[in-house]
Parts: sequence; C-alpha cells; structure tokens
Amino acid sequence: MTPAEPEHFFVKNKVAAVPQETVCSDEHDHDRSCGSCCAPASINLTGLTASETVAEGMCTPIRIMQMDCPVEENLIRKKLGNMAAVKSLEFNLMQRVLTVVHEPEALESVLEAIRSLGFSPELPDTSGKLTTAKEPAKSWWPLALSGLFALSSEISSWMDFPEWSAALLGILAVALSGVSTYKKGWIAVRNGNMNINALMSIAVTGALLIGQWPEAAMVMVLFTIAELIEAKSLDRARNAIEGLLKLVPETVTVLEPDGSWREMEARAVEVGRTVRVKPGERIGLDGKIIRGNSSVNQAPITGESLPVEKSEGDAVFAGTINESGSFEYQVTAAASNTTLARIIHAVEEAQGKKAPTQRFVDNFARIYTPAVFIVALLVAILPPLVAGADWHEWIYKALVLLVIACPCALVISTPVTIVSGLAVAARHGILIKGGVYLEEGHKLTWLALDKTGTITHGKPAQTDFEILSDVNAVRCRSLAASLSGRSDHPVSRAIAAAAAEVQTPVFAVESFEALAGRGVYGVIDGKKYALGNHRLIHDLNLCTPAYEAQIEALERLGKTVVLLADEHRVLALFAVADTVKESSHAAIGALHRLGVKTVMLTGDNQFTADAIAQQVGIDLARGDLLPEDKLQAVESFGQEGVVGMVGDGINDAPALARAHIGFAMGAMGTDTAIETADVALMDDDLNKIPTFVRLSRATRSILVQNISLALIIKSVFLILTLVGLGTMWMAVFADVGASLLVVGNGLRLLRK
Ligand SMILES: Nc1ncnc2c1ncn2[C@@H]1O[C@H](COP(=O)(O)OP(=O)(O)OP(=O)(O)O)[C@@H](O)[C@H]1O
Ligand SMILES: [Cu+]
Repeated sequence: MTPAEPEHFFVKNKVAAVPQETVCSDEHDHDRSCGSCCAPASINLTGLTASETVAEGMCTPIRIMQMDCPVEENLIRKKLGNMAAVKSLEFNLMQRVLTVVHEPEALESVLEAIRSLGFSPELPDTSGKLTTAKEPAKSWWPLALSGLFALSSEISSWMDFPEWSAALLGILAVALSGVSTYKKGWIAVRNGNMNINALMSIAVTGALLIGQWPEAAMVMVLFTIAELIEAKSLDRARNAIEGLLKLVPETVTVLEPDGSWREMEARAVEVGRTVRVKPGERIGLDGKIIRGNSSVNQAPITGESLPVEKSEGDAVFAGTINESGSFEYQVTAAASNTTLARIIHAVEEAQGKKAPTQRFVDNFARIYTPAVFIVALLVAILPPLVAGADWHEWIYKALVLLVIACPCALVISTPVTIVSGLAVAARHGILIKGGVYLEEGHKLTWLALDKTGTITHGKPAQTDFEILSDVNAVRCRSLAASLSGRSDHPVSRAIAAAAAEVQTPVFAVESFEALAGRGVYGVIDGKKYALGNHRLIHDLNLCTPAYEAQIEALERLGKTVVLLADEHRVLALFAVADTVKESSHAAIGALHRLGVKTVMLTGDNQFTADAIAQQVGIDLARGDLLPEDKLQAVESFGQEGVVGMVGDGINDAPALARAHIGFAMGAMGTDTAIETADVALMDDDLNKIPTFVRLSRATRSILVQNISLALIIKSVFLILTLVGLGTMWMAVFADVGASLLVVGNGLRLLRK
C-alpha cells in the first residue's frame, strides 16, 4: 500500500469539516514559507577587503587618514563626484574610509584626484585588510611658541608699543600655527569649496590686511588648538570600539601533533586546532570545549559579568575570561572571524551609515555656510558703499561673520554622539546595526515578543500524558516518539525526550512532514498518523466538545497540548510546559515604565498565550498565529508608531524584518542572527531591550542638546557681531568652544 500524500489526507477531511470557532478555521496554506526576500540584505562582515568586482565596476575601500570631518568629505565628494569613471562614493568618517565604486581601470586616476586635494590615500594590503595606520605624532612646540607670540602681540598692542612689534609677533604666530590651515584652505578654494579652512584663511588674512595683528594671531592659534583637541576627542569615540579587540590575547597555547604545547600567535591558528586555557587567562579564539570545564566571564561580548558555567561541548568566545578551571577547546573560527571580530566589524559598518539627524545636519550645513558667506560679503560692502560707513569697521564685522559661518560644531556633533552610542551599546552586548535604529529606538511604541525562547526558555518538558482511545499506552508513546523524534520543534523535542526516558521503541516513519503551526504527520507501518495541536485535530474533523474541554483545561494552566491521531480517531493527549525566564518579568516591567507597550505573538494557542502573558505581565497576547499572521500583527501595530519585534532571529526572520526595529536574541553563537537583525542582543536576557531604549533616548536627547547648543551659540554671536560687540577671537572661541562642548557632550554617552 502506498502512503497517501499528506495533502490528500487533509483535503479529504477538510471538505467534511464543519467550520466552528474562529480559532480553528483557517484557509492558509500549511507550507507557506516567507522567503528570504523580506529579510534585510545581509551585511558583509568580513571587514575591508581589497577591490571587489560589483555590478557597476570595481569597489575599492580607500583609507584617508586626513579625512575625518565633513569638510574633507565635501571636498572629495565634489572632486570625485565629477569624474565620469566614478559611480558612487561612500564615506565613513569615523573609520576614515572612503569606498569608491569605479570603472576597473580608473583606480589610479581616482587616487591621483585624492592626492591632488592634499590627502594621502592608502589601499588595503594584499591580505585584504586595511592596516590601521597611526598618524605620526606632531610636535607641539611650534604651536606653543605661536601661542606665546600671539599673546605677546596682544600685550604689545595693549601697551601701545610701536605697531611694528605687534605686527611682527602676530605674523610670526600666524606663520607658525597656520601653515596647514592655509594649505588646506588653499586647496579648498582652488576646488571651489568654502570649507572651514578656507574661511579661517580668508578671515585671518583679512584681519592681517586691515592691521588687526593680535586678532589674526589669536584666531589662528585658537583654531589650531581646537582642531587638535577635536581630533583627539574623535579618536576617543573611534577607539571605544576598537578597544574591545585589545581584550583578545595575541598568543594562545596550541597542541602540536607530537603532543607538546606551543605558544603561537592567535592569528596563525587554523580552525580545528586544540588550544589550552589556564585559569584567569583570556580566551584567544572562538571554539568548543573538548576537555575540562570552567566558569567564563562573557562580559566583553554579552555585557553580563556573571560568569557562565561551561563544560564539554559548550562554545567559548574570543575575548571572554576564563575564571576558574582550565580546559581545552577546539578552534571553530579564525582570529579574523571570531564573534568579537564580527561585532566590531558590524559596529564599524553601522558607524558608516548616516542616521537621519546626520543627514539633516549635513544638508543644513550645505546651505548655512554659503549663506553666511554671502551675508558676510554684503556686510563688508553694503554699509560703506550705501551709507558711507567706515570700511575698516564693516570689513572687520564681515571677517567675524566668516568665523561664525563654520558649521563644524553642528556637523561634528551628530556622528560623535551616534558613534559613542553604538560603542556603548556594543559594550552592553547590544549590537546595533545602524544609527537609524539607535535614533528610532526612542520612539518605540509597541514591542512584539515571540513566546517560545524569547519570554520562555524554549525548552518545554512533558507534563501530562493521557490515553483517549482503547489503545496500548506504550504503543501510543512509541508512535508519538517516532513522529516527534523527526522534528526540531521544541514541543516535539519535549515529547521525544520524555519517551526516550522510559525507553519506548521507535518506529520507522515514511512520508514525514512538518505542518507549520500545527504539528507533524507521517506514515508508520502503512498507517497515517498525525501529532499536533487542537487546530490540526480540528482540521482532521476528529475533534469533539469533550476533547475541547479537556484541552482547554490544560491550556489554561499555561501548558501546550498536542494530540496523537490516526485517520479515524484521537489516540492520546500530551501536554508540555515551558518555564518563563526569570529576566522576562523584570524586563517587561521596565519597558512599561518606559512607556513601551508589549504584545506577545505566538503560534501556540490563546489560552496558553494568556496564561504566560499573565505570568510576565505582558499587555496583550495573540495566540494561534501562523508565521504570516505574525507579520500582519507586526504591521498593524506598526501603524501606531515605531514597532519593535524580538525573537530568536531564526524562525522569526520575516516578522523581524517587517518590524521597524528587529531584535534578535541570543545572537552570540549564531551568525545569521547577527547578520539579519537590526539589533542583535548577544545573550537572551530581555532586559537588554529596556537598556537599548534608555540608551536610545539618551542619545536622542544629546543630539537635540547638541544641535540646539550649536545653533544658539552661532545666533548669539551673529547678533553680537551685527550690533558691533563681537570680536574675531570671541567668535573663534565660541566656535571652538561649541565644538568642544558638543563633542564632550556626545562622549558622555561612553560613560553609560
Ligand atoms: N513540529 C511540531 N511538533 C509538535 N507540535 C507542533 C509542531 N509544529 C507545531 N506544533 C504545534 O503547533 C503550535 C504552534 O506552532 P508554532 O511553531 O507556530 O509556534 P511555536 O513556535 O510553538 O510558538 P512561538 O510562536 O511562540 O514560537 C505549537 O505550540 C505546537 O502545539
Ligand atoms: Cu475543536
């Protein structure tokens, strides 16, 4: 006898089925799978590779150490943007990497164009990695000396010394401190770009021309100092993430084929080798324990410093700390591909993507600077020409305006803040894949949570077993074990595990099929069997009110019920129960206090869903959902505002992709979760989500503070200058002060 197609098994029964409660009626295909089409494009985590061939040509990452301000970005964009051979440009100012898509033979001319702007482009080396070049330390004495000159010039003009002494000292100070500003300014002007360097050069030259010696000197010195401090602060934000890599030891102790142990560079160790770790030592590579056990502090990756017990078969991760025992592990990833390395690459990539505020600020700056420049021109020319005012006075005012025209404080404030936010999140074991999510997070209105594995541990155990027909109990369990043994579903696993404990025999299963949202089906000894939930039994038209009452009673206790049926009757009932994670209740409470509403989405039945929801205090519970329904639920909650969805990232990928912010839990061991989620939580502690929301709000308020601060300071000085109270070095002080203030404010996030 040939086994019937499972499809027939259903169609036949379904025709006769009397549609009852909505819970059971459903016209969906059982084998719908939401294709990867709706998953977000996966991100290349392999770091900066050498030139790659892409659809439009070649894609080459170029490191430009001098490029760390939008000022330089604009310059390069203008120059390269006009080249026919250049298809697209992507700037990562924090990493100082420019990615160019160009025609294959055009690389040299691209590099030449970059060089003509006074930059030194570097290409990745043969291994495909851009080596992190460090800028040579500049000596500080010329700056100190020019500061002294500027001060002396100021004093000499106060003391009414002969004019030539103030002039000489002033020119010396400008010459000593201003070379690089003039050089950069000149390149910018030549390329038709009014950047800060050009503005400063014009302002200082103008001041010298009208005999404002001490002012010119002060402006140049202050500006140079500010640039220096700003670069240093940016480095701090930049290094916050790279610092994580320093946690990984350079060398590890590797087992040689002859049985001896040898100290080796971690970078040179291949996958599959055996490595030994001593107590207190940091783990050098990702691997799997093959001998020994210990407790490991995984804080560098998960942000959770409570040590985790690890024994044979458990995964260990590079950068984590072996606290007590010693053990041996087998390497599962090369040094460049460890979980920690992937996290760092992901954060670096995220830093390269512009957050909405950043785009707004960049656009604003594009208009602001030329506008102020034109105002300055008018201020210099109009009053003297039209009203016969004093040329000297109005040119001076115009020069002050030029200093104010610098948008640096405004422009720099956003990336510093976002980058700091991303870095801090990573330190807490929260991997955010773009500034957008960090920014959007403050508006989170609804958080949808998957039940199994997210709120509960996802490891249910069988609690009840009942025979419903006059069949042999052992045979029933064997049939159930045979079917469930073929499935990875937690419910199936619980039943298989319980059967294995009493050592029931297992039969061969033919035509096995998993029925999404329902259960499993198979043919044993030529007879068709199904093991699944109420919906399945109902669809098979085998349900009775008596069964229904029995099922409901168990479900109200938070248990999940599945039934074993053959073609004609229900044979037995199994109930399994999952336990709620201790952290879930606190996390839900914290979310509610932050004003985020919560809803549980589950394929499990409504009664169980309600029972679990009540245990952890979730606002709403939606049960009996097929994967497709989960998508729709996420979508409909999304109409009320920003909706987040948290799941394990594997079964829930489509719903995670549909949410504005998709959180994947327990991402530490799974590559897919790190790559597909918008936010990957390294362990499965739900409390990371309130932490994310708090961080997102802190980031948001710092962004707002910074932008307002920069704009207010500018406006105040604009007005002061126009009414004749502003001086040039006051303006520089304000500009520099504002830049430092916003950078410092942004870096505050690093302390969270
Ligand atoms: N392979 C299977 N073995 C046994 N029961 C199953 C199987 N697949 C589905 N079921 C039954 O169908 C129900 C819904 O399954 P589904 O996979 O949609 O949700 P779930 O993963 O259990 O819950 P959640 O949506 O919270 O992750 C399960 O609770 C279970 O009763
Ligand atoms: Cu029913």
